[in-house]
Amino acid sequence: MKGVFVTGTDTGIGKTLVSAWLAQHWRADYWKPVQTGALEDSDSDTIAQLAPDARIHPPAYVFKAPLSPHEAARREGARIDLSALIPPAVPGPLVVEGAGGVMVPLNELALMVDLMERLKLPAIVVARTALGTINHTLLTLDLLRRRRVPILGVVLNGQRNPGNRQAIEQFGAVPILAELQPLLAVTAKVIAGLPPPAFHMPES
Ligand SMILES: Nc1ncnc2c1ncn2[C@@H]1O[C@H](COP(=O)(O)OP(=O)(O)OP(=O)(O)O)[C@@H](O)[C@H]1O
Ligand SMILES: C[C@H](N)[C@H](N)CCCCCC(=O)O
Ligand SMILES: [Mg+2]
Repeated sequence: MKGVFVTGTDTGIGKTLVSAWLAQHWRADYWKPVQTGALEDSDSDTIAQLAPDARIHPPAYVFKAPLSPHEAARREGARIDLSALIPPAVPGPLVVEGAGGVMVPLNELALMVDLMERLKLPAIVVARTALGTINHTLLTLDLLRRRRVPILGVVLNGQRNPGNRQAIEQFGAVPILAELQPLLAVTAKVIAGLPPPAFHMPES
């Protein structure tokens, strides 16, 4: 399977935006295994709007409550089974998007990082640029390394912050794959107009 797993240091950090950018420019397939909340405007809907050339695969689980997957599932009398999270078989590159960050619980035993460990896709960590990001990013990277999840690099999302970029590169021993500035509008045209990723989808 050729693909990447887009995770981040938080929910609302820009994983879907980065996924749209990658999926559009790589003409990739997109899959969000577990979607909670935003049923009328889910991440897959957003990708369809922002990356018209992407092929979108339905989530394995969709829950109403805009909460952690383990709790959103529980409120519907359901439980996420990791073995049910099977990526779509696609010929080309696949962009997988997590939910929240790497330690988000999927059920009473498993975390998002357990799924990442199973899928073995190189991880892209989306991180803010503002104060606080060094800690959050290094914690995320540390867990991924402990679990032997391959790391492609970090995408910084926000106003440029050279000091935080340098600290994450140095202490995280990780490449900064891209720096995404605040966009005045988030549209398909803007996404298509962004410079293409200066890195390739790794062969897994
Ligand atoms: N660089 C940016 N410029 C402008 N808006 C942005 C930027 N990055 C993210 N946003 C906006 O911030 C909001 C959250 O981003 P996004 O949905 O990508 O987060 P997420 O990490 O995918 O969240 P979730 O954990 O719910 O999947 C969205 O409305 C998105 O359009
Ligand atoms: C609802 C939100 N947009 C995401 N789908 C799920 C975020 C889970 C975050 C859990 C947590 O870290 O507290
Ligand atoms: Mg998202």
